[in-house]
Amino acid sequence: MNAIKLEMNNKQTNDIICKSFCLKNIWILFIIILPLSGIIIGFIFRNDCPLEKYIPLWEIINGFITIIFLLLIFITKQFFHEIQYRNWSIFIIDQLKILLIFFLFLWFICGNIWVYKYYRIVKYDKQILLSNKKTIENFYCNKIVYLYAFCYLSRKMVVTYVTGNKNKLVEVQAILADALPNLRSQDLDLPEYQGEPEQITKGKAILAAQRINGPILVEDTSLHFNALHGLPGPYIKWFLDKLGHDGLNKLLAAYDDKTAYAQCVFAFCAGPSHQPITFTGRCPGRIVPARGPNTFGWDPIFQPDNEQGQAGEKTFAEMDKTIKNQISHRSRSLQLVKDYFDKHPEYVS
Ligand SMILES: O=c1nc[nH]c2c1ncn2[C@H]1C[C@H](O)[C@@H](COP(=O)(O)OP(=O)(O)OP(=O)(O)O)O1
Ligand SMILES: [Mg+2]
Repeated sequence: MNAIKLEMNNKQTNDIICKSFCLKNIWILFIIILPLSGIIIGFIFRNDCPLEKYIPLWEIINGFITIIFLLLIFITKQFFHEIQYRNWSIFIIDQLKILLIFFLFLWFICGNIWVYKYYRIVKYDKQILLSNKKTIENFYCNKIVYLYAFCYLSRKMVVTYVTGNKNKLVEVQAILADALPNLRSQDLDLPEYQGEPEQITKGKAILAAQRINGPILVEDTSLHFNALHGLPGPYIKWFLDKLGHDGLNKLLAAYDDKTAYAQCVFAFCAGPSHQPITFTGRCPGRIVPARGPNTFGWDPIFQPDNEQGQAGEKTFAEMDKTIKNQISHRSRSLQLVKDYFDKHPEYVS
């Protein structure tokens, strides 16, 4: 009787251990599905992509190596965590993993070349091309094969910073260099909307995401004079263009209060069907007669406050660029953008 009870207890414990082991490791199944489907698709349609016959081969090899790599991670996690780290098998597995990463990296580059080379000309409909064998070889690839490879390679999305202003671009690249190394830029002529800065930037973001058809960053910069209740604000571009530095100073001639703040609203939009998210950064200061090189917008007439909130010494134009990039309206709003990307690593490959 006791023996039967003991056996049942053992069986129950085994069941529980097995269940928790299975649940704990179910992630491996989900991760393996993607490369596994690559092997299956590549194998089934191995002769169905005359446009680039290496694409099915790429999928098969990529699938195999990725699965081996994942299994090695799984094995080290599951079975080797208690063994001393000088153990030879761990050492060999680690070396193997490095080798596989290296291979996958090179293979990824090959895949990009083979797939993106044709993305403008690829045709999926064999029937239309059938009349001419040469056209099939030049244009046809099975839709599943091509789109699988295309989507697999494009999983990590590249963010495009859309602006028509080169000076802004230089600053954004300097500030975001380590946080978003794969930031691309594009010069698009976006409309200058009217309204509150946030709404203006959101409008720009929606349009840019539609035109780029992918994740984008845009920004709108405004300069607000406190004596004028925040004007010119987002219309500073036109005021600067028509009045110049001197004219902007004259706008405040009738007021004692020369204080102002520079504001930058960044918007990130993950794609055409997404809502933009905004990040606002401000830098307080005052409007002064122009000092320093006239290379970027209203930099010579804006003198940012120091840390104590009192008048600083230099205008943005007189400052070293690295100092401006530490305290500016742009760097403050980009700090919020960085925090956002820290939480969304899928945009930072
Ligand atoms: O840090 C800055 N320091 C000095 N001047 C600046 C700064 N940042 C923008 N600016 C100028 C450029 C433009 O005259 C206006 C903002 O207009 P804003 O629409 O945001 O820029 P934009 O039309 O030149 O480029 P975009 O294609 O990104 O809209 O303030
Ligand atoms: Mg603009």
